[in-house]
This record gives sequence, structure tokens and C-alpha cells, in this order.
Amino acid sequence: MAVARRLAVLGVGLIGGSLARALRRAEAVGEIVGCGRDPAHLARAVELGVVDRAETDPAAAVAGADLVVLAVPLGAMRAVLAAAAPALAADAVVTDVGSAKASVIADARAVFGRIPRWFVPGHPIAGTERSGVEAAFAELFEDHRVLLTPVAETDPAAVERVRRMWEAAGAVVETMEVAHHDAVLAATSHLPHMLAYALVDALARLEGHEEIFRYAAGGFRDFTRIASSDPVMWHDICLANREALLGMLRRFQADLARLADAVEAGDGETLLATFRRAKAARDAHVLGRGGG
Ligand SMILES: NC(=O)C1=CN([C@@H]2O[C@H](COP(=O)(O)OP(=O)(O)OC[C@H]3O[C@@H](n4cnc5c(N)ncnc54)[C@H](O)[C@@H]3O)[C@@H](O)[C@H]2O)C=CC1
Ligand SMILES: O=C(O)C(=O)Cc1ccc(O)cc1
Repeated sequence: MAVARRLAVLGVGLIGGSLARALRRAEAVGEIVGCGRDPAHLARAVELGVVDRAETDPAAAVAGADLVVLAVPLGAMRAVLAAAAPALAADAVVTDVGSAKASVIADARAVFGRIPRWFVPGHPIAGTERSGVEAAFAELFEDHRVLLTPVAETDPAAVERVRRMWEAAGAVVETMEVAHHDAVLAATSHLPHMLAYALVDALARLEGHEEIFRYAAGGFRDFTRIASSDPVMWHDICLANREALLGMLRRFQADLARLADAVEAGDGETLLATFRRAKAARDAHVLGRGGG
């Protein structure tokens, strides 16, 4: 089913590239125009067949497009949207894929002086620790959730178009209130990334860290995979979702301090109770066992 005549993807990396691949595979779009800063990366995106045509100027990329996806790091959203704004077609629907939503909405308000009715904030809850167009694949969003966070000004017809786009890419779309989205993602995604980065950094700064990493077991690899994620992207997410993330970090600090106290005091009961609670919660909610 066609979702766009011409799709413009601003930022042809892991997410923009995967979306382009998925929509092409579904034969859901006519032409796909990619936009980025680096001509070499763009040439590669064309060579790989991810986009049909590439532009380094966002205005040139969105000209004549009826669907525009902003897929740049959060810190670049405002500048890219501002550069594209003068060339947006009257019938264009614009959406984004940023990992935090209030900041992108503030960016749209800053660029247009209000939240445009055709702007639909969105976030695919799917990704990997890799980045760049080489890492993009069409199946990335299959059976994964995409959260759309429309505001009072958003046109329901625009939300519907973006919903159809993600469904064509194989995703399951839900809507969520903006602040709630940012609070939930701070807990489930942003905090875990901070913990993985902090753990690897702490160990990497220990004397003899080569030996420590050499003997790291599977659990360490599982827990720290996401510390290989792009530092600039995560710098941007932390700063864009500061308040919600800080709340989770402070809460976690207090819980970790309680665990340290239990270790210091030899308080096995507290340790066992914590581990049992965590195992039951993970088995139920993450593994889907035990009625989660
Ligand atoms: N990586 C992930 O797992 C997920 C990322 N996101 C969000 O998706 C967005 C993109 O992330 P990825 O695709 O992972 O990053 P990426 O690094 O793979 O791709 C970003 C692309 O944007 C381009 N870019 C950066 N600054 C630019 C600028 N000023 N002007 C034009 N192009 C620019 C880069 O050259 C690159 O091609 C971010 O906002 C991120 O928060 C959302 C869900 C998952
Ligand atoms: O690699 C992983 O496991 C991720 O958690 C990917 C991811 C990164 C950022 C998002 O906003 C959503 C998903």
C-alpha cells in the first residue's frame, strides 16, 4: 500500500536507512530522497539502494516530498528542520524518530513559532548499538513498537499517515502522551544505557583492565552491548531528556547504595530479597513467563 509519493529521509543512518529499506521492500513509497552532511556516506546509501537520490541540503531534499522523516541525532533536529522548513510542500507530513520527544516538539515550536498540525513526533522502540547506513536493515522494525506522541495541535489525519508508514515497515504503532513517553523511556532505555557506559568506563579505568576484560563472561557482554552505541547520539539523548533521566539516575543511585550497605553489613536477607524480586519481575515482564 502506498504511503508516500516521495519520501525524504533526513539522516540516512541506522534508523533512517532501515526505514527506507523497509518501505522500499514493502513497495510503500515511490521515490526515496536521502539527506545527510557527508557526500561519501550519501553516495554509499545510493550505491546500497537505500535511497534513490541524495542531497546535502535539507531544503533540496524535502522539495516535492509528501512525507518527511527526520532521523538525525536529537542535537541536530532543530537545525535540520529549520533548513528544510522553507521548502516543505503544503501537503507534506513531517515526523521524526528521536529517542526523546519533548525536546523535538520544542524544536518544532522554535522553528515554526507553533507546533505545526502536520508534525507528528514519533519514536521507534527498535535499534541496535550500531550506527550508519551500512548497519541499516529492512527487518529492524518488524513486530517492534513505535510510539507516536501527538499534541493537541496535531492533525489526526497526519497521525494516521505516519501510523500507516510504520505499519508498512512492519511495526506496531501506539500513541502516548509526550511527558509520559519521556519518563518511560528514561527508565527503560536511557538509564540502562547510562549504566552500561558507566560500568564499562569504570572497569576500563581500573589498573589491569586488559586482564579484567579478557576474563569477562557472557553476562558482562550481554549487559554492556549497548555501551558500544554512538556516543554523540547518547550525549544528545541525555541532554534532551535531562529531567526524567536525572530522576531515574538518582533513584537508582539510592537503590545501589542500599545494595552496597547490604554487602557491607553482610545482610544476606536484603540481597536475596532484592535478587528474588528482580528475577521474578524479569521472568514475568521481559521473558513473558509467569503471567507478565
Ligand atoms: N540507534 C538506535 O538504536 C535508535 C535511534 N533512534 C533515534 O534515531 C535518530 C538517528 O539515530 P541513528 O540512525 O542510530 O544514528 P546514525 O548515526 O546511524 O544516523 C544519523 C544520521 O544523521 C546524519 N546527521 C547527523 N547530523 C546531521 C546534520 N546536522 N545534518 C544532516 N545529517 C546529519 C548522520 O550523518 C547520519 O547519517 C536519533 O535521533 C536517535 O535518537 C531511535 C530509535 C533507536
Ligand atoms: O540496542 C538496543 O538494544 C537499544 O536499546 C536500541 C535503542 C536505542 C535508542 C532508542 O531510542 C531505542 C532503541
